[in-house]
Amino acid sequence: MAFDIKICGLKTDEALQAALGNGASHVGFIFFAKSPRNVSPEDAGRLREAARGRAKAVAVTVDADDVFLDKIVAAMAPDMIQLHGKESPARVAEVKARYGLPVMKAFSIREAGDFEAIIPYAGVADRLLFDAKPPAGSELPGGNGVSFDWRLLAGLDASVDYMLSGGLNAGNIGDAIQLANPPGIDISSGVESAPGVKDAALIENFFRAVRAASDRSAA
Ligand SMILES: O=C(O)c1ccccc1NCC(=O)[C@H](O)[C@H](O)COP(=O)(O)O
Repeated sequence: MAFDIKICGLKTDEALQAALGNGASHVGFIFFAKSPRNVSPEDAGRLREAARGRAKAVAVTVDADDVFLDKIVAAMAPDMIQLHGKESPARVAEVKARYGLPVMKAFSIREAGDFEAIIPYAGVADRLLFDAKPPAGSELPGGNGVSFDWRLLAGLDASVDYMLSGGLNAGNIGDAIQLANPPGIDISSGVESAPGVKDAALIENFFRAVRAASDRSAA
């Protein structure tokens, strides 16, 4: 595949194997107590061992302090840290320097003006992740299964390295690829049978749809 694929919110060996077996480039582990995908650093450490050398293990955190990040990094040695809260550019730089790891900073998108928020992170974050703004009342900054208008990505400088996320699934990934041709895609609830419950068949279907869309865009 010409782009990266991150399966996020993994909690079980079965789901991890489905992601790896289908060719995920990144596997994400959520450290956020309110999420149905929350895992302990110890469980993530055990799971990430199976991914070593096959996919990058991403630790997903929300405004985590150094004490919690120290614990996560010690327990699972992630390949990348995803900051999915309101972390400032200075905090992103601090996290990068403290752990010597690449950082992916998430941004909530609803309208074109939301992309202005990325400007101060240029040269600081290693990669960006564009997710939809959470619906009113949601306690989760991500993993809400809602999309933003992918046509907004057309206005983005081609040099911006990002992952597209938010409400992707086997039914809409073809349109997303056709409209945005993103350098990476990220999915969580679209491959779940219930909140936090990954489904191996849905993961496989998703990869099948991605491959079909890639073949169409290459033709
Ligand atoms: O997925 C969560 O529960 C979550 C909780 C707190 C912060 C981030 C979270 N997810 C981050 C991701 O990278 C998700 O894959 C992304 O938001 C897309 O989710 P979905 O719309 O369900 O595909």
